[in-house]
Amino acid sequence: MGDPHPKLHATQLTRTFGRAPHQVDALGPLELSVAPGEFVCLVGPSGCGKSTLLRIAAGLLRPTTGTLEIRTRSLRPAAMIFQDYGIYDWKSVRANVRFGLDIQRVPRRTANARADEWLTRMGLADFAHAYPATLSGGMRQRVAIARALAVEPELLLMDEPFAALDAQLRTILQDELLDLTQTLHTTTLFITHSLEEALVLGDRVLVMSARPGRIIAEHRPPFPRPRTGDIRDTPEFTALKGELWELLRKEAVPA
Ligand SMILES: Nc1ncnc2c1ncn2[C@@H]1O[C@H](COP(=O)(O)OP(=O)(O)OP(=O)(O)O)[C@@H](O)[C@H]1O
Repeated sequence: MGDPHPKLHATQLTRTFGRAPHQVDALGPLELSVAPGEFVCLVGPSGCGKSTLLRIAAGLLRPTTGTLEIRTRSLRPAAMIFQDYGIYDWKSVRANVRFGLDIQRVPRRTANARADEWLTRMGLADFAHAYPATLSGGMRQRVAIARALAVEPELLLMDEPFAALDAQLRTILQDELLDLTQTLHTTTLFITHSLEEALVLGDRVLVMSARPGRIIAEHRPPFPRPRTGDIRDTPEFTALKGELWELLRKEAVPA
């Protein structure tokens, strides 16, 4: 907070769905700033409006009141990664990774080269010509990450990207994402149900209240960067996880 030029800035943001008497107050009022290069994780009870916030940030949904501004300097402002991968089954792996570059009208040869670079980085070089249906869940999610990062977005929006994966794969992809974002300094807003994931990845962890979601706590995990997944084994990590869990539990099961 307090950055004079945040990459993302939301003020008095609210979103309701439907009309009275069936109106659902899904979100806010909510204030949020994400500084350039910052990795912010949002955790909160189910249905508190996390996806709604991310969809507003991605321009897929309008706020009911308030504003959410994204300040970018290029034509490739934001990329979004969902938990269900969002990749196209009828396109080859390479064409999926190239997708955003094609939209930006990057010349084919350059786009193929950049896609191949990302496939190599994500351990998928041998699968460039395969179709997503033949890949495992973890590989499909790597394709989605490669596709989002290939456009070098100024802002990466991730909605529970690893939720559908088993625990081991999830840990591996968390570590890969940690490595990538620390190298690229991509500004990231990341939604998760997993406190562990939030503490490993985040510069800041924001805890949301039950619906309508507001930010009720902010933690800065005290683990210096560059960090690795080994911080999971430290006593500080366990203590902070316990502290945040207490907060979340109160929200998930209101007194
Ligand atoms: N298009 C919609 N129409 C009506 N209600 C909606 C719509 N989208 C979301 N909601 C409601 O808004 C609330 C917030 O939903 P949202 O999906 O943002 O929560 P969430 O925190 O992402 O949930 P989860 O953690 O379970 O994925 C929920 O009560 C949901 O039912």
